[in-house]
Amino acid sequence: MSYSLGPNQYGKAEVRLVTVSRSSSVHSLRDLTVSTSLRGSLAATHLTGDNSDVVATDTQKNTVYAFAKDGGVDEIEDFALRLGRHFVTSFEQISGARILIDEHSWDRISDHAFSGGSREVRTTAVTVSGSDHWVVSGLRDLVVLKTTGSEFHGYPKDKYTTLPETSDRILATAVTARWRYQGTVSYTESFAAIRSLLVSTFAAKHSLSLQQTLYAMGSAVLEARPEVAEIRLSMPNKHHFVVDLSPFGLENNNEVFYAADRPYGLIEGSVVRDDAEDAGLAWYSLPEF
Ligand SMILES: O=c1[nH]c(=O)c2[nH]c(=O)[nH]c2[nH]1
Repeated sequence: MSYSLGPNQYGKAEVRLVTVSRSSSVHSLRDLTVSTSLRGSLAATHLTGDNSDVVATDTQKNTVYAFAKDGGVDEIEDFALRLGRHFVTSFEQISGARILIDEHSWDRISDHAFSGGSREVRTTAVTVSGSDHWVVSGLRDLVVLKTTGSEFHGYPKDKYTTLPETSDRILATAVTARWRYQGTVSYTESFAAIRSLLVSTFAAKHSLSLQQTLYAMGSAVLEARPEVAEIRLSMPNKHHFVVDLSPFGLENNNEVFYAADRPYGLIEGSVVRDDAEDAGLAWYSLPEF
């Protein structure tokens, strides 16, 4: 039998990092989950257990904490780039790094007290390869719902079809979006603008399918934001079924719903700028969506 070591990477997953900035009496809080992953000439440890090229995952974790203190965390994209470049430039055997950061939000109660924000998470995935880099940012669990302006009909019917057609239904989803940046970007400003476009397009677009809404949301981002080369959206259809109240002699005029948590439809798609800069490595180690 013949075989050899295939692609491999290693790092510290889910380093929980909380920073408090006390430079004024109004403290600011950042809550991040950082994952590092390194690639390079790492065959020896796999084949013989020779660790002379292995930057320990414990060292990677410590570097995350040290960089948070020394230089601070401002934009998560810049923090990720700083970490990625550090590993690639400081260690000859390391040729590539991927740094993933999730930012968890907190709402301010007072100068130095906070309450748990929504489940929504801001994300970035930075890939450094030699002197190249790619930044893929996004969000997860952006929950949106509209109570009208959504229809679904015209689909094929076979002997297994029971779904009634509707011209007025609740449309609800928890958006996961990832977009690839190109050029120079003001990350926080761009994130806020893209998030706002996603939300406002969801609300404004009269929907004949969640697929149509997804495409409208992605298109709105590409039309308004030249720094976005492509966007991928994953949107569960969080079904709200009209409850049959007739056994109780009651009419239900689209007012009482059963919010099913599973199964759910899962609608996924991307919108890609025709003249986008080459994606290169940007997506290659991300899941398809
Ligand atoms: O917007 C929708 N798209 C579908 O593909 C689908 N399928 C389904 O059962 N309901 C819906 N809704």
